[in-house]
Amino acid sequence: MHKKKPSAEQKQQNKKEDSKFYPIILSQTEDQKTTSFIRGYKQFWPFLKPYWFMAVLGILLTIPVGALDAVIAAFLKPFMDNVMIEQQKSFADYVPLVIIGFTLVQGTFIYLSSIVNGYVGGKISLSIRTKLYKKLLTFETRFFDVNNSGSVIFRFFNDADQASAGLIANIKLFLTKFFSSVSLVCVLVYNSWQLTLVALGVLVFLILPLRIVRKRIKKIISRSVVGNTQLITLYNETTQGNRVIKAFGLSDLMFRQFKAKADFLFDIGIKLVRDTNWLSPVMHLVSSIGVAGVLYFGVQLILNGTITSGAFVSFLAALIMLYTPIKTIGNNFISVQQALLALDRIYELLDAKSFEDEANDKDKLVLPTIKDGIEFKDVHFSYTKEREILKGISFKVAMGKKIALVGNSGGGKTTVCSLIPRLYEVDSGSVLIDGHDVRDYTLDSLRSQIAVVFQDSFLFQGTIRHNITCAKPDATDEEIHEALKNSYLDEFVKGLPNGLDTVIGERGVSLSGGQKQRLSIARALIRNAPLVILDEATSALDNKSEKVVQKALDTLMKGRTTIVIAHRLSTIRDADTILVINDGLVVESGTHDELLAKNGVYAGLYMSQFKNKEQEERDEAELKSLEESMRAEKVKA
Ligand SMILES: Nc1ncnc2c1ncn2[C@@H]1O[C@H](COP(=O)(O)OP(=O)(O)OP(=O)(O)O)[C@@H](O)[C@H]1O
Repeated sequence: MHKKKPSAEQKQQNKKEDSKFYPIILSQTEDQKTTSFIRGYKQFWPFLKPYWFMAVLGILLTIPVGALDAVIAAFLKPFMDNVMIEQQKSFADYVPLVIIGFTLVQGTFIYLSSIVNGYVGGKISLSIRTKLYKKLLTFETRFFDVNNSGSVIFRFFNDADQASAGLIANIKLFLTKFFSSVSLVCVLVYNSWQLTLVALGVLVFLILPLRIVRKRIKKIISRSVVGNTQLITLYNETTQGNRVIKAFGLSDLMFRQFKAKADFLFDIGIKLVRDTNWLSPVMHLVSSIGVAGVLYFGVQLILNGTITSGAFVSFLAALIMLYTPIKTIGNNFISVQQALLALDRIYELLDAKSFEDEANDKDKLVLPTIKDGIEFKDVHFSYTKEREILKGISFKVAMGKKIALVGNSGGGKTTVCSLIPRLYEVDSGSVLIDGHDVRDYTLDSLRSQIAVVFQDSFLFQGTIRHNITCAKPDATDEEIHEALKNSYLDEFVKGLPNGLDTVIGERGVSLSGGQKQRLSIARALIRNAPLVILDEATSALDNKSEKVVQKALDTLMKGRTTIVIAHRLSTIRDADTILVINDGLVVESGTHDELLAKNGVYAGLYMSQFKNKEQEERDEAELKSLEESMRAEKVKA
């Protein structure tokens, strides 16, 4: 059965609905617009504008570079007529000198123009890259959920250079060739307008091949972008997941995945060559037809005395010079098309909407400090349109109180916490702080009031000091040591040869799981924020360290509003309110004692953990006594 195609209006509507869920998906390339030179250069202009003076200088320098080509061709006419035919020896002496002189001047201009163009190109690339990185920082969390690291790295790293280098090189090439072509055409017309018509007439045959290639290139390049991003993601996974790869013996699997992706890219590369590189031989053919036509008609014109032999040779030399860039136009055309597509992709990113855009922060309230507390009012939320995660969550946290979120795995506890610093926007309902919706506050002021210890305790490449001070750049060494002491890391750091300045590797790879978690607690401590969110902050710790860190967390929580997600219920018995969140709903709430008395979901959870613990302790005791009796038996024997 045939599926009915959606109408344009329907598509627009779907796009609108989708844009809430997927701000922008980098691997979707089928919607790319056509590459038009005019639109491309219009898009390029804002980046070029600040450097227009240098760009014009670069252009002025290219005029003589191009025009000097014609001088050599033009000199052939007097040379042929005066030296070869009239046998004037004196003329022959200075012509070679003049040609060398011109070439020296041309070389100097080429050098100067490359310096100027290199500067302009570099500056433009820098400003595109800076703008893109600023934009990347404003993308909301959802953007990073739906785009893999490869697409982000490829699009943000590669496209700036490709667009600026391709378009600058193209402008330079175009202008040099343009001025050289104009002057060469002058030489052609000067020598014979009839032959000029023949020589230029054949160029109309170039239009169709160029059009065909332009269409094909667009499709192939879009697929190659996707292939490249997949490969970069694989490289990322290979470095970041190298322990899992080794421990699970996944090298073969990874290699097969790599091979498939690399082969795909190879096939695309070959397809690009196959589908576009026929342009060069076609250009050769067209130019040969031009030369053949000129030779054929030129002889007639010489024979009937319309032009001299000198004029004919000069014409032929100018024509060959004019045709040379046309023969290589295929390669330039491909690189320009790539640059135009890269520019399209850049604009797609720059134009993408994000609620974190600074511009949206105008007219917003500044949250100086949280005074009253937080309230969730009938909050609904979904990551994808297929599944609602929070189905109407409501609760209140008064200032200075500790609230614990417990419940089934995947029930939505982390999601609830992500909505407070506005990592995501609610679908409906509201998250209020001091009576105002979090959307009414500037993001900076809102987030400065919150310290979060995430489940995965992400650490930056760099030193221990850097990982702490990133939360408070003006922190003194004393404050840093205080934070380390309170997170029970001070002894460990003191024992390191470089102390605070020890480099901990990417994602803190040289630290143990517990040390990573304690370092992220130290980072939260130094922030000294009135609201603390602890998303299973002690999950990577053993029983003993957990107790130690729990004490540190108690200091951190004192006098602050705290939201704690915990699986080990023993750690949150003292919470002012415990919310049991199952499948996106608050199914129970109250203090530990109230909930136990209720004998509901929480009581069930608690008892099962308690029983498990008791059982564990009993098993351990039994094992110990067994070991002891075996030892005693051995001694007896
Ligand atoms: N970025 C995301 N994109 C899509 N779905 C997500 C995303 N993050 C979480 N989910 C889904 O949302 C649901 C709630 O996840 P959440 O992390 O909030 O649960 P949780 O209660 O904190 O679980 P746990 O106790 O296991 O950490 C899960 O079903 C999860 O699959």
